[in-house]
Amino acid sequence: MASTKSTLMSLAAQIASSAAVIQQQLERNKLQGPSFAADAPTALPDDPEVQNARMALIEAASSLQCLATGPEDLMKWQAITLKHDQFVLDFLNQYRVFEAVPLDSDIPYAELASKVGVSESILRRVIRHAMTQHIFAETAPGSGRVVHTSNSAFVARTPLVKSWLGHNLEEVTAGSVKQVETIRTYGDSQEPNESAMCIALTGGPLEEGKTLFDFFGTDGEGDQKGWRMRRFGEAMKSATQSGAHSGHHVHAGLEWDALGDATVVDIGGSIGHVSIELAKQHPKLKCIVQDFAGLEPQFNATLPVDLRDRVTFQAHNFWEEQPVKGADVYFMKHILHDWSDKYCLKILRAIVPAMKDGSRIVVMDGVLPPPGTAPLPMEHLLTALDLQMMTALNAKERSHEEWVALFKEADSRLEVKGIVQPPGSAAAVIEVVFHG
Ligand SMILES: C[S@@+](CC[C@H](N)C(=O)[O-])C[C@H]1O[C@@H](n2cnc3c(N)ncnc32)[C@H](O)[C@@H]1O
Repeated sequence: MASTKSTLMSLAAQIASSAAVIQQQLERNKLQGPSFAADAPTALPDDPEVQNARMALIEAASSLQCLATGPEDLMKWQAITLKHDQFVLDFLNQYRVFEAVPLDSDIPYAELASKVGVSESILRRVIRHAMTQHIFAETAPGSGRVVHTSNSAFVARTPLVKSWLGHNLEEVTAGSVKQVETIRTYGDSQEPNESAMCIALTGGPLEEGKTLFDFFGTDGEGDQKGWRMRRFGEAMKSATQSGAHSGHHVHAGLEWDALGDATVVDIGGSIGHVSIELAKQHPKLKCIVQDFAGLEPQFNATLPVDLRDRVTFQAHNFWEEQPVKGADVYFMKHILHDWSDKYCLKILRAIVPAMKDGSRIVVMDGVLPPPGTAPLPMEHLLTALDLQMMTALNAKERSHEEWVALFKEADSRLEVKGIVQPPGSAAAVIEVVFHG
């Protein structure tokens, strides 16, 4: 763990020992190691030993970079580079440059520029900056020909990631730019209609009672109406496909098979990606995905035929009383972190009347560890998510104590039975039992 006592040499030694642990595991399992080549693996194996070494390595490497850069350059350089790093990624995404570069050959700048419809001069300048972050490379420096790296190839091969980039770099970034001004005007507001993103995207606070999700569902004309909601659905699906937010961590968070022939209500389940994952792995579960009606066509389009009798969609607004009575599990993944306490209490109290003795509320969300106790890269991700919730909805991530207090305040019959942090997952699984 890096500390104020860390030195260039102690961090370099940590990097070497962590890299050795990873390398040995890769060799033992005859796996290819990471590289910048376009066909390199996109992630290290899930193995806990590898993941722990990976976290230690990233922490030491970023701390070393910080020390070697030094405070004077670090603070000034960051002020210059951060915003342009974002612009470049946004540009490459919006101009479809990732897809326009062939995966198996290089392409001259001039041809690429005409393919994506931008001037060659702008494209060269953008890619030159991107290359400093290993996003694209030149076949040989100065050759005038562009080739994929592992990072750019990942986006080209994973179309849903484009929605994740689009949502974050177009919508959340617009909110970030307004965040300081919003805090100055609204202070520590708990109201989702006064969030920085609402203000940035709609020109002012939304009407009382409306949220960003209402705007996402209604923005656009004709066939385009609701495009932001559909893109958000794809962004969430992309976030849960792999990595720290992967949907597969849900399996390690609860003894799902021990529930037997159970009904799971996936509240705010979007287009059903997590329920589909659950139903595939646990053949006795029946899942009902609840979300806005506008997401049902996307749900139907992605639902595997063999799951049609076990995974269904129900339009439901979670501010209203839960219509599925006596279910075994009311599941919410990345729902409660979208809302301040006042609104979480409303969501939870709309579920309680439907619960039977022994029913569970199962929440999959971040649990903020005490400061300085998680690996730095994970802490960085969690604190960024916390600020993302502030920007989007004046909401927040919660600590263990805050979660326990929230359920207790919602209803004294709700008892937090366990909080499990699956290895490699940014989100924990919180099991809450109802004693009716
Ligand atoms: C952060 S996403 C989480 C999606 C999914 N559970 C996941 O983890 O991938 C929040 C979800 O809440 C849904 N939502 C927001 N307001 C809602 C409401 N009033 N009633 C039902 N669903 C709502 C959104 O449409 C969106 O799918």
